Amino acid sequence: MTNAIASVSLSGTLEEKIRAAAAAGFDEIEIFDVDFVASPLSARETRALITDLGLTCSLYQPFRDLEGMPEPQRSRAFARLQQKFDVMAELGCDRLLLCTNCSPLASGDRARIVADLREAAELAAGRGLVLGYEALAWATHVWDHREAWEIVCAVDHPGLGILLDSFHSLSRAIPVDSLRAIDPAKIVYVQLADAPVLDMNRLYWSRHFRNLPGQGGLDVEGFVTELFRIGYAGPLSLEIFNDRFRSTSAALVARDGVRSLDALRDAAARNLGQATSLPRKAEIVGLEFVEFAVAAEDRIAMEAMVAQMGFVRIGRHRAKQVELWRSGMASLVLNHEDQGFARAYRLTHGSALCAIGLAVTDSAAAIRRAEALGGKTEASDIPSMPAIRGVGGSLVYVLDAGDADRIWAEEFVLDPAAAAAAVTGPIEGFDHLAVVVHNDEFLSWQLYWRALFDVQVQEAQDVIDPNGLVYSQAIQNRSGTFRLTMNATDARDALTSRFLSQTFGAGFQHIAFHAGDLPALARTVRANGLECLPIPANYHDDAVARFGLDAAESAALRELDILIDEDPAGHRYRQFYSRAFHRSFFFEFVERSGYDGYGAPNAPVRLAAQSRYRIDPLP
Ligand SMILES: O=C(O)c1ccc(O)c(O)c1
Ligand SMILES: [Mg+2]
Repeated sequence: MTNAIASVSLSGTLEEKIRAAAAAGFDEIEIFDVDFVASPLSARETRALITDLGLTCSLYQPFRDLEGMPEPQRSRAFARLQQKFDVMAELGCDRLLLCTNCSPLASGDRARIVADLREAAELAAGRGLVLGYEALAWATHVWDHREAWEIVCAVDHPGLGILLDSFHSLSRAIPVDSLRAIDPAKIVYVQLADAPVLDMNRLYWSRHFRNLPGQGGLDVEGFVTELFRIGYAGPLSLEIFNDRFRSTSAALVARDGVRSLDALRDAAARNLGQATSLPRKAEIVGLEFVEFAVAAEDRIAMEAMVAQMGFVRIGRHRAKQVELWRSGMASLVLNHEDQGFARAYRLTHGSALCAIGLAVTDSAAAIRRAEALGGKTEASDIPSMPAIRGVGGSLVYVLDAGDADRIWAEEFVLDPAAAAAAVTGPIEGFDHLAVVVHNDEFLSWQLYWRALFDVQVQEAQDVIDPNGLVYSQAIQNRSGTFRLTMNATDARDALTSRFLSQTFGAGFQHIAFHAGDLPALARTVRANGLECLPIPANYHDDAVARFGLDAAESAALRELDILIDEDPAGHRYRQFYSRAFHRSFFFEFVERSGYDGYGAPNAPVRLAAQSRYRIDPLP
């Protein structure tokens, strides 16, 4: 059982790719032909570098357009093959990936294909090498691993086996149980890639959009489960052609690659009831609290804002400048400490949401899993809560469900009258969190949530900001008691990117609270003086017609700047927003009944409203 990565998956020179793979802890590397051909390192020097770093070179790839060619291309292909065998001998690599022929000149005649592959297998075996025949999803004739397997069986030579690649099989929607027909001893190698589910030309999809298992929508877990079922115990190798990976940090992609493979092995083993060394994915029961690092100069304004929302201070930390505020089930920790984590966070980001507290079913196991999958754990300002590093250096505290009250009582001096009043506060609880990340880290943070926690993703949405397109991905637990939207953009001037630059890095941009009667909540917080985001009349004129609103409801939405959405089953979502605190984070208030989304059709209206408050830099 070894973890491998193809050099094509990482940015940089061949040497940088090899170093990044070794540093991340891979056992093996596949050398991509073009990476080697373009490298100034000889095969011997490359081999020395690989072995010095504790890696092995497990595959050379790809070799193209061999079988079924007419002359003179056929002879040329066999000459090329011999030259690659020479390179492999010097590299110390004994497996060559031979992909199925994509040339328009290729013959589909099965007997010709089998004869050519037998000749190539004989040559390979003569040099102690083996060929792995990989069906490319866009090949001229052989684009299905089932057909590649038939051909490998027909060739029946120790110098040829099958090479499986999850992308080619899953992009062709070939049932994963077809892998059960394959003899694991004849599997030369396994390459894995996930991808977003897109309807496009397969070659383009494959060369630009592949991503790590756990970052896309293909059933890579089912694919590996079937391989384990038939007893395959060889290398699993990441072969990720991705435009972003080519330009982002090789160290980040390599580290995520190890996390992705380890989580995938764990999931596949669990599916078969096999032993696995990782604790299971942490089950999130709900969002227990969020913590703000508040600068001294922002303290009065911050306390005023949370009080306007109906929060009451229910406790003060026994030893620290930390307060606990609550409304309904939503707890806010306001951290004013001038040392420790929250201070460091606000020095970098300004007053900001610096941590979230998740109630999980087994916090100790959650921490062990995070550590085993490369997560960093941290000491927090609240001593009895262990924490995992999250976006922008924020913390994700994990605590056992039902344990929060004990921790609050131990560490805080609580005010029982205030706590009793908070129970009936106008905000009833948390609905969701919205986080903004750098576009280059969007997939990385998605993998973080999906590998460490038992969560699902919704289909990604494109959201229109007046200054650019924003990608938004919802991540939530099965019961909907934990919900997060992750947002990123390449547009330099969209609100999302302005948030990133103004707050120096990724972070939580807004919190949504829920209430059972949104107009009542809106009236309360307005009466308390909370400034809300104005929504234009054009929006409400459209909404009245779109949703067939009666006069009373229409008047309430207009008066209270409420936005509305409805799912196909008629479940409604209503939402309104606060103005931003010091041009940074803001609050959303929602009411949902059976509706599972986040009001995506309204997001352009909200972003346009927010952008009217932007202050343009001086010319
Ligand atoms: O896109 C390609 O050509 C290509 C090459 C080698 C592979 O292993 C593969 O899966 C795709
Ligand atoms: Mg491949």
